[in-house]
Amino acid sequence: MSEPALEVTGLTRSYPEASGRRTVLHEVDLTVPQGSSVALLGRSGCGKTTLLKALLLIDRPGRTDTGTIRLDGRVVRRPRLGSAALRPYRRAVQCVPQDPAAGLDPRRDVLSQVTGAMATLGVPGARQDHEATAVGLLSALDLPRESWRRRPHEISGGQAQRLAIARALAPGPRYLLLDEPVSGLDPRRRHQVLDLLAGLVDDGGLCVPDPSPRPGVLIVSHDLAAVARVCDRAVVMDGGRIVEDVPTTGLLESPTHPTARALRDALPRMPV
Ligand SMILES: Nc1ncnc2c1ncn2[C@@H]1O[C@H](COP(=O)(O)OP(=O)(O)OP(=O)(O)O)[C@@H](O)[C@H]1O
Repeated sequence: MSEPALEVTGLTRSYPEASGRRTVLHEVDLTVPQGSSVALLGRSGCGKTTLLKALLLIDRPGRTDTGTIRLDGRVVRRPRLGSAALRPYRRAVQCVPQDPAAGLDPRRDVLSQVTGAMATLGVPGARQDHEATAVGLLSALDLPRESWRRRPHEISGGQAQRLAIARALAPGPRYLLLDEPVSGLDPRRRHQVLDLLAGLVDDGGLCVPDPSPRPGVLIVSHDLAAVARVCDRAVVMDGGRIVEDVPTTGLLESPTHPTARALRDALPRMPV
């Protein structure tokens, strides 16, 4: 049996435009093995978020769109009716969106954003168990206790970002997809979140329940310096195609595609 992984093969996606449909993903193949950490890099508009949306089954493929998504070797089929059928997939594959505040429920406070996500997804355990998990994650992500009863509009953008990470980790996902997870953070928070993600990748830190298998992590970013700390593999996209898929060290030392070279060359140079 092949190792557990989240994978897409032959993924094509297009959007309608005045003269027909514009294809933004061309026959994309990508595998994220459980326990691995993959950076998805590329210029703005190259199709990274579109790929993420397809993996999350939140896009609406057109009739000509193609591709297969597999979760741990099994082909994922979109259920026709209701979101309940998607629950097992949602529990297994969680996401931290690019705009974390947009994914939060404006009526719920910080603590119940996390417990509510667990209840909605049918995570086993009583309310107190869910609360204990939420408290553990919020504390580990450095969200101060006085913020736990606030609603999303009463916390800062950085706090919303960390809350979104806690909420995504609470159901104990086997795969975690993060869209630009540190772009809105100040340098100190940025280091903190990158350290947390590195801990998640290295030793399963913050995994719920603990101990549990390390999740597969896919981080979408423009920023090679940030993801190089966390990810052992780097996938570079250009114009809706994957143009490089190498160990991160390979991308830092000898990028081959011009887009990959541009990412490497944009890194700040340390004076000798
Ligand atoms: N709903 C949509 N309708 C039409 N075109 C879209 C839609 N969503 C995205 N696109 C187009 O698809 C292309 C890929 O967009 P996508 O958001 O995947 O890029 P990205 O690599 O994530 O960019 P960024 O790094 O700026 O977030 C872009 O040209 C974008 O304009």
